[in-house]
Amino acid sequence: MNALAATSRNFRQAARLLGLDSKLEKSLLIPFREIKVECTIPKDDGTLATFVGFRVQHDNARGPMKGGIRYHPEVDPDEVNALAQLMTWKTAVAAVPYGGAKGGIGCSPGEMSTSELERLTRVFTQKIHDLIGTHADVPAPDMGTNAQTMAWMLDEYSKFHGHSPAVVTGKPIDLGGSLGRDAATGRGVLYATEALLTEHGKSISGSTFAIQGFGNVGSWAAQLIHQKGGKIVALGDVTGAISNKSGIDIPALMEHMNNSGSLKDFHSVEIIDAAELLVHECDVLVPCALGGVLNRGNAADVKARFIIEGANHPTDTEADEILAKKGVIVLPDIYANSGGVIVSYFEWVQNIQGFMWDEEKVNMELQKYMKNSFQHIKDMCKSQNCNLRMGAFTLGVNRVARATLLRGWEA
Ligand SMILES: NC(=O)C1=CN([C@@H]2O[C@H](COP(=O)(O)OP(=O)(O)OC[C@H]3O[C@@H](n4cnc5c(N)ncnc54)[C@H](OP(=O)(O)O)[C@@H]3O)[C@@H](O)[C@H]2O)C=CC1
Ligand SMILES: O=C(O)CCC(=O)C(=O)O
Repeated sequence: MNALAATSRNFRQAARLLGLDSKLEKSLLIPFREIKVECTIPKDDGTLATFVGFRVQHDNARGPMKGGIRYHPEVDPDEVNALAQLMTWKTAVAAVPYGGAKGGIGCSPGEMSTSELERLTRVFTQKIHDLIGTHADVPAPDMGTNAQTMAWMLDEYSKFHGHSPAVVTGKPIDLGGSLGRDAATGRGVLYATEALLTEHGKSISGSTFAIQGFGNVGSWAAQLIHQKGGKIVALGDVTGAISNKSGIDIPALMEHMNNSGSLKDFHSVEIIDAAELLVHECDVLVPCALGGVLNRGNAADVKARFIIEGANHPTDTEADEILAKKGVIVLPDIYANSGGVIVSYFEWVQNIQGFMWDEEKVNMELQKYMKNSFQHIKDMCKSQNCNLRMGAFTLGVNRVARATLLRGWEA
């Protein structure tokens, strides 16, 4: 079952639990708009290269559509569709006034030069500029994109519409980005993990962690968990995985990576098989890379007692069932990685107000939002007698359904 089928299945299950009308269920599932554009750019060697870009705008009942832009070779329309739908439920779970969207371009950013990436981003923005906007659809970074990508999008969009800082979030601070946004998804993962472990009488400082992905989400989650006394015993990226039973020295690893090192040549670690990372001995597994990495091939071998979904859709439907039978507790993506979009909301608010918050306020507000949504998910789990994924889905779907009904059905 691919990401779209799995996400839609979770949505339908939530809709049934909530007793939603079948017409409303159908309308909530179908995306508001799907955009597919051809992006041709000259490469540095003068030859032309053509890429396909997507933006799926899933729902706008609760506010402007919101979600990241992914640059990755495996980007395809079904995946973008699933990720856009997940954004609709995620923004509702977080109680930020947005709908959901997601975009992506099928490309290999690691093999492209900075100027090729800039040209591709500008062409993509030219193709979609009249369909995004501060009060319509607000992109942000995702896998393979970053603050620089958002700066190019902002600049290209502003050529058509005038200076519009709130059209994208996750921007560089010098262009109106928010303090704390770079770390926000990882920080949200930390707050979510604290909330779940406390619920089970445990703490970060007494727990061991394995983290897949050492990009924006994974590296911030690792640093913040390490700062709180958590022991990170294994981690990995696209190049491979490393482990150390006594805990990996994360600040030293960050310095090593910032000096163009790679995971595999870091000192005092053992190199492990990339596939072994997900079934490594640990208390908490935190996938922060691709979707579908936990599946029927490895779910039965997972040793962790808790899984915190830093990535979007890391656990497929079959794995969910196997893990539930094993008693593994999964904290779902639409809550666990919502720190990014929550601080994106703060960035958008600051841009509209023309006023900058200090980082302490950003982090304090983020913690408040994360605590509130955890409590609301638990309340839903209790009233619907369901697991955390269904608790989060019913919470999100119910809020979007209520907004849709309140706006009315008249054509
Ligand atoms: N950025 C954000 O604010 C948010 C991101 N997310 C989700 O979090 C996940 C990670 O995003 P983000 O951190 O931004 O992305 P980045 O591009 O910053 O980092 C991705 C990381 O995953 C690694 N990776 C890629 N492919 C593999 C693989 N096959 N096996 C193991 N590791 C791999 C990359 O390795 P390498 O660097 O070596 O290529 C890199 O370390 C995605 O699922 C994204 O949708 C969710 C909410 C918000
Ligand atoms: O910050 C945002 O607007 C969206 C981040 C994102 O793409 C996600 O939460 O998956």
